[in-house]
Formats: sequence, structure tokens, C-alpha cells
Amino acid sequence: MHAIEARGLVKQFDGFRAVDGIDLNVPEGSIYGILGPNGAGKTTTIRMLLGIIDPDEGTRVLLGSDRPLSQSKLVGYLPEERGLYQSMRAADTIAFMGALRGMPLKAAEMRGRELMEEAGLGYAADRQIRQLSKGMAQTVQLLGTIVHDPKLIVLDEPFSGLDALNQAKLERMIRAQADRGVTIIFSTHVIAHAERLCERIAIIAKGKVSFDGLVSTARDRLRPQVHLETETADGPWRKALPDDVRHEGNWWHFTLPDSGVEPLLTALIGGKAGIRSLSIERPGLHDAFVAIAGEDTAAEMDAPTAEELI
Ligand SMILES: Nc1ncnc2c1ncn2[C@@H]1O[C@H](COP(=O)(O)OP(=O)(O)OP(=O)(O)O)[C@@H](O)[C@H]1O
Repeated sequence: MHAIEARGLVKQFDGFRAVDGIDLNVPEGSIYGILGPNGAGKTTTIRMLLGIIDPDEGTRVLLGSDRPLSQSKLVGYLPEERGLYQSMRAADTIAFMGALRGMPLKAAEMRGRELMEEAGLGYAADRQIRQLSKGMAQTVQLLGTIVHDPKLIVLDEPFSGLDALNQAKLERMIRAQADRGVTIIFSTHVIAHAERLCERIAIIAKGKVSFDGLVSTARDRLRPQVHLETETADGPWRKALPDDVRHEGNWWHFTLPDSGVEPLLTALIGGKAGIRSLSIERPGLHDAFVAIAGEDTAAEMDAPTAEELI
């Protein structure tokens, strides 16, 4: 079962195809990352999936319905533009957001206070938003996003603007929701967040999906790299090293051959190469991203957003 299925989504703004034929499949219960540089079309895609805007072409089915807005009580959405009423108290803010998603106000307030306690912010429940730090206010907005126990949580760039401590807290909250079987989609331009959290990702660049699937499948597109240090610099054992070997002194770097490491070890030991160290490095998602989306797109990913530069 898929929480979301999208086929051929297109959205144009003044003739510019911001989203240019996107297909997505988000399995129920997964943590799914939409990964792409600024301007790739992530927010526009999310808005179409949720029914906030309609696509010019294509279809989407959200929690079994082709009218996504009809499912809004089952969905929690943290938009990219954060904004809360500054004079509202934190607990009232969460209650208000729960009421907008169909909860009775009193029940939403009680649940909001519980969630604030669990997040270690119980002491601030009666403070106005303007009296909170930016990270605390963002946490309040996130709690308001999940207060009605949604089946699907959609977070647009949830990590941006948070310090490392609050980012780690948010990761824990996302995992806790996933452990309850909730489907979570988040967009990000930071590969490391997707690598740590997601089982599945879509890589989006220039309005198109260049990969949709398991993180492990993306990583498996590249073969592991071997780093070997030997006592001797030469010998018949060198013939056992593959053609792509790079050589720096007594260090040898190469792609793990299809035959695996064992025949290589036999040749090194038999040829008395003297193995000082040998490590096999599995490619990370960053390397896979470069292979799939290209160096230029990867370089844009690492660039901070305007908000992060402030
Ligand atoms: N309402 C709009 N009117 C005109 N152009 C738009 C509109 N919304 C988005 N765009 C353009 O569409 C492209 C995709 O924007 P979108 O916000 O979806 O990208 P994104 O991947 O979410 O990037 P970011 O993280 O920077 O928001 C950009 O070039 C953007 O300028």
C-alpha cells in the first residue's frame, strides 16, 4: 500500500515548468526524503501532493483519495514558511492547529500540553510565542503539526533554521512517529539528513525525478572502495590489483572487484606484500547522489540557503 502515488505531475509558472513530469511512490509507514537543491521543485511537488495547488497535468492519490484535501484531517503539514501568531500562548497555538484539523479545542489543548511535556518544554506552555527562542517556536509548530495524530506527516525543509541540538531532537521525533506506523515525508537539501533518517528517497533536480527508491539501492549503484597499505611497494602480487588502482607510496586505492576481497587477500599474502592495513569503504549517499544527479547538482545541495546564511 502506498500513502502517496503521483503520476506525471506538471506545474508551470508563467510558462516555466517548475515541476516537469514527476512520478512518486511513498509506501505506507516509511520515512521518505525528497532530496534536491534549492529551486528543484520540492515545495511545488509537496503542495500538489497535498492538494494546496492543482497540477497542470498528472494525477495524485493521497491516502487512497484523488481529492487530497478531503484527507486533510489525516495529514500533518509543516510548510516551508514558518509562522505563528506571536501573541498566542504556546499551548493555545498547538490547540488552534489541532482544531484546524478537526480536533475539539479542549482535547487539542490537553494533548498539546502533554506533547510539550514530552518535548521537555512543559515549562513554556503558557508563554507567548514571542517569548520563545526560534528553536522552541519551531518545535511548537511541529507539535501543532502532529497534535491530531495524523497518519501522514509532511515536513517541508524541517531542519533548516535549527541548531544541531534541535536537529537531533527533530530526528528523534520523526523516528518516534515512524515507530508508530506513521508515514513521514520530508524535503531537504542536506543529503546527510536523508541518509540518517530515510529508508527511501526521491532525488529531484530541475523539476524531474532522477531517482526514486531505497537509499540502499542508490548506494549500491556504486561499488565499494578498497584502501590498502602494504609493507613492500612492488612484487608479483601487484598483478592481482584491478586496473583502476591509484597508487600513493605504499597506499593502493581501487574499486572492490566483482570477485570480492578473498582472491585478492590470497594473492597479497602469497606474494608477501605485507598488509599493513586494509579497509573496504561502502559509498555513502553523497557519492551516490553525485553519480545520479551529477557534480553540479551535488554542489548546489551543499550550498546553504539564504535563510541559513542569516
Ligand atoms: N508561485 C510561484 N510563482 C512563480 N514561480 C514559482 C512559484 N512557486 C515556485 N516557483 C518557482 O518554481 C521553482 C521551484 O520552486 P520550489 O519552491 O518548488 O523549489 P524547492 O525545491 O522547494 O526549492 P526551495 O527549497 O528553495 O524552496 C523555482 O524556480 C521557483 O522560483
